[in-house]
Amino acid sequence: MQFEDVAYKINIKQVGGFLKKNDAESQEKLILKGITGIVLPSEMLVMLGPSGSGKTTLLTALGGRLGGHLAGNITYNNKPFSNAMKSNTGFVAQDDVLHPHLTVTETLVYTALLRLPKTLTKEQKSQHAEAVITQLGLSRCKDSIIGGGLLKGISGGERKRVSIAQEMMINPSLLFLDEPTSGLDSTTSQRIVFTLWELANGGRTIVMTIHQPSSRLYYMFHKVLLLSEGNPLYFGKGSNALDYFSSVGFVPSVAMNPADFLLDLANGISFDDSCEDEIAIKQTLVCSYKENLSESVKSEVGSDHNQVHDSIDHDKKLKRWSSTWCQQFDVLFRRGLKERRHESFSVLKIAQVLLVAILCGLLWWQSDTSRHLQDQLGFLFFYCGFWVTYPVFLGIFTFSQDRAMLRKERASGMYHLSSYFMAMTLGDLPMDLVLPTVFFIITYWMVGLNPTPGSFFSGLFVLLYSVLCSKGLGLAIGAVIVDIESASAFGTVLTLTFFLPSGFYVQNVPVFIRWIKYISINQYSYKLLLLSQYKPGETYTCGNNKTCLVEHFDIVKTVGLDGLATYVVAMTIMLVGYRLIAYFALMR
Ligand SMILES: Nc1ncnc2c1ncn2[C@@H]1O[C@H](COP(=O)(O)OP(=O)(O)OP(=O)(O)O)[C@@H](O)[C@H]1O
Repeated sequence: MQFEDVAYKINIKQVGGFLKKNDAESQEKLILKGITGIVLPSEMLVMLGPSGSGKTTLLTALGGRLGGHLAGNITYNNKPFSNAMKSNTGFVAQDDVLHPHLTVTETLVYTALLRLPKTLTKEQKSQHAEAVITQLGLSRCKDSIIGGGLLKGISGGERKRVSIAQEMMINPSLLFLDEPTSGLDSTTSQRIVFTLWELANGGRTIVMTIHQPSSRLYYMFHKVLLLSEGNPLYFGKGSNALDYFSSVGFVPSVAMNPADFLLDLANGISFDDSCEDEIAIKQTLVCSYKENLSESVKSEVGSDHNQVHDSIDHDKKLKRWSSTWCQQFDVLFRRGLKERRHESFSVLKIAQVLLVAILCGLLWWQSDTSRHLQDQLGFLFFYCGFWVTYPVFLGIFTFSQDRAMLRKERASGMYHLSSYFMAMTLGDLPMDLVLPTVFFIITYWMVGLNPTPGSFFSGLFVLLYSVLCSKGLGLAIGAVIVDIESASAFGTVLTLTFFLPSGFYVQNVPVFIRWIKYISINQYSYKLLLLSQYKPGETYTCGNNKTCLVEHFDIVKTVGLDGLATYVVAMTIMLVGYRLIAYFALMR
């Protein structure tokens, strides 16, 4: 891999003072200022530099995962990065994004099933996962769950090794790692770097960032790139770095870890007696690089342009997807069920739904249409409110948990977005449908609603349909609004607004605002529930012992009954439409 004059800038918005006219001014910030280098198979390149020097940005750019204003030339075996290359490149991000409820083996077997070529059988893929578990020393914890947050699982070092193992699964010729040792003790760090060193010796190219390697680690790196505020200060063999800096006048005063010395220099700290300030020292080092190293690095890159290296996978024809859509769907569906089984039927969720069902049953105990019609109308109103609001919030939170995983796996080209979306939608169905069904059965008999099978099943159908519709709305909100707090606030406002046109609050709705009823899932499901319980054309006793038709219930009169077909069509459009919005929002 070669990279020449890589520069990257971003536009940052500067928020101005309280009374300024132009509150938001856009300003350009240069993050990478022309970085050049080359790394060959069997080499391990490490990027060193203080926090904020641009290591992660450069690594992301080299790994083909950085959008925006990227200038310069990055080639892999003389070819630019392509989508097909994703399946031959491993990228281990700084944060480990893993499913907390899966075991180490499950995690890696699912990765193998998704990432290994379709020419291998399931058994061969599982065996490959087992081999990687052994290779990365994870055998001891292979049956333990990953854990995370309050859920106790494997240790931080083991988690990092699982992340590396996921990328190792595809036997990548090029492996990028962002801070693979951060937060780990020195022995574990050493073990991880040693594993990477072995991988490099096996013919792979390893590129990584690291914060503060010990001297033992430092001497394992074949090449070092030192960065300071986006500028290169050194590129070359790690063992030559001290000689280079002493040749430009910077010598460590005491014997010290070379990595510490380089980091001090990148921070503008030198150990000689000169009284230069930090900015001046950094400036001197940047100029020294340009004068002494820049040309030789560029010529090294140039001389390599026409050579195509025989990486271990050179003969492998790169394919965009390693498995078919159906295989991806199958694996994602089974993985989703396993990962979500804990949250789907959690004791808290079941208990709260049962509690509300029993409370409703007691409050509306055996209300009949001859004496308590108004009460029943109120109950149906509550029904819709509860089973519209609850699924909306379940939907909003779905992507807050999955988004990081989706981003990571999609960046590696593991599956189609459509196979994920379908697997997630179908995998969630049991929870989406079972709890409202249980709620409906309990309350239906306790409240004493219309006992005919037709009324029961049509009522249940309406309830489940509106639950699916509301879940779709929640998914759309959660996918469009990334910030979970803003998404929840928006969901609250929207579901409360849905209550307005349901006929309970205002009966004399002006004509020009009557359209609002068409956006409210509540009013659709409410009308359909009414139709499932009371037959149009039949008389019922409502307020002040008057008898009236369903069409004349106060609550219905205000917005009118449009007929069954209208409601079913409208809800179907919402059910599909909201999911399409969510799907396209996730594509961004
Ligand atoms: N989207 C962004 N908006 C604003 N600043 C950004 C953005 N991306 C990167 N930066 C800035 O670019 C600089 C380099 O960031 P980068 O994450 O590459 O540094 P780093 O060397 O990896 O730091 P660390 O070691 O702390 O991870 C930082 O000053 C950071 O604040």
